Amino acid sequence: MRFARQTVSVKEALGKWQSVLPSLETEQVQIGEAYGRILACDLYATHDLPHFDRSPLDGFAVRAADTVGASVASPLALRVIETVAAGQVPTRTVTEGCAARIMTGAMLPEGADAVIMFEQTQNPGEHAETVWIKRALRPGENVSRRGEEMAKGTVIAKAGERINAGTIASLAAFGYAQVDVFRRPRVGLLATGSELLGIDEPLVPGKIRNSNTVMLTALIAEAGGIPVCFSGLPDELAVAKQKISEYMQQVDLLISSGGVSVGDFDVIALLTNEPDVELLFNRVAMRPGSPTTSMLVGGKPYLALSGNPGACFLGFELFARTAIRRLSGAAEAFPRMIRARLAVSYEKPCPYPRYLRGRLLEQDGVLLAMPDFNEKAGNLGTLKDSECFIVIPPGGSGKQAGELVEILTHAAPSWRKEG
Ligand SMILES: Nc1nc2c(c(=O)[nH]1)N[C@H]1C(S)=C(S)[C@@H](COP(=O)(O)OP(=O)(O)OC[C@H]3O[C@@H](n4cnc5c(N)ncnc54)[C@H](O)[C@@H]3O)O[C@H]1N2
Ligand code: MOO
Ligand SMILES: [Mg+2]
Repeated sequence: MRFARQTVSVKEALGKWQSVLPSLETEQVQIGEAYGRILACDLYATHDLPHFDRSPLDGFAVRAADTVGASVASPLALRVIETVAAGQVPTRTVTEGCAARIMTGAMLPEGADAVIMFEQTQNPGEHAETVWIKRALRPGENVSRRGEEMAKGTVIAKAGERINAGTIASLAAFGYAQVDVFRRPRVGLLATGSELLGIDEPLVPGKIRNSNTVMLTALIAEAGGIPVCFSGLPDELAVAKQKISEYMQQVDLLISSGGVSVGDFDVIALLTNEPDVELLFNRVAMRPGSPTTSMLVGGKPYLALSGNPGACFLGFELFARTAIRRLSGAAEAFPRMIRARLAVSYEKPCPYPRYLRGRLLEQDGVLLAMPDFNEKAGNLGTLKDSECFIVIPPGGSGKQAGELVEILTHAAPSWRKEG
């Protein structure tokens, strides 16, 4: 036995892992660069929204009192005193018997308290001096009041929120040309294994092409990190240790694939005996990826994922994505679990919770989870089709079709429950 392994649950492992991850420093970015970043401070409405009473329609600004009794059968005449376009400030007050022609988004003139749309008037032509109102309006009808959407000082977005297109629209509306966000984490990446070939190398017996490095590069970038690729590790412990320490200096988080199990050349496992290494966990109660290991090397977080592509993928979603989000300052680092009904029975028993890759389907308003069945940890052909992990609890005889199962989503952010 090279070293003892104590099994921890996914929840415990995530708890330990998250507790050692700091939020990175903040920086200021232009709004055009802010998409996908995590806000570093709460932002407030800098003014009422809208900041003036305005018309939501093209029509006429009127005094509701002047429209009493108006109908299609007996329209009432009002004198048109000016035209107010969006962006203009009205120059005239609407007094008894008068109306101002007004465009959508334009400022409501003094005196007016309602707007009637062109379609409900007669003779609404551009230069008409008189317009006939075909229905009565209530005071306030068709008026967007100052501050009706948001009062000045309202929180528009909170620290820890991911900036999406909607956030950007709010920031723009309130004049935030720059925002404070957390720095994007630099995530180092390396693959171990002397069986690995470059992607452009011809196959030779016993060797395979390195698919994990490029897969992880894509996943890191997608999660908001900056991937930094390093060369692989030698099997020799002293050299491997020195390399890892070197790489660690350059990044906020280091991820490797392979070498975490008990094989003769699985060098990562041996690292945990080194002096400035603090082991967090090296066996997690999950399938695939049970040998997933994490540690602090010189105080910095290091995640060693299994080399098996399927296990590497799951390990990334559970631990690396969470780490990148935590380092990026996200308030909610772990995607919430949702529940769905299992589309077909899965009866294979397992001593650990099994995270089956799968897809989500909707049938008659019911969310169904369809397992992949291509479940060997070394298989990679269906990784591209995976949009969730279906959690089959340990023991027993799996789950029957129609039973509720926990789902960890990853490729379909719209499924993630917010708030
Ligand atoms: N005696 C035992 N053997 C194994 C155990 C065990 O408990 N006892 N656990 C198995 C489990 S579970 C897993 S998962 C793997 C973990 O393997 P490692 O993390 O040590 O990874 P490697 O040995 O380096 O490689 C495993 C597998 O993956 C392929 N691989 C590795 N790197 C890449 C890459 N960059 N791209 C594509 N494929 C890669 C590698 O060729 C191997 O086939 O250990 C089991 N063994
Ligand atoms: O943890 Mo391993 O990936 O189950 O085969
Ligand atoms: Mg191995």
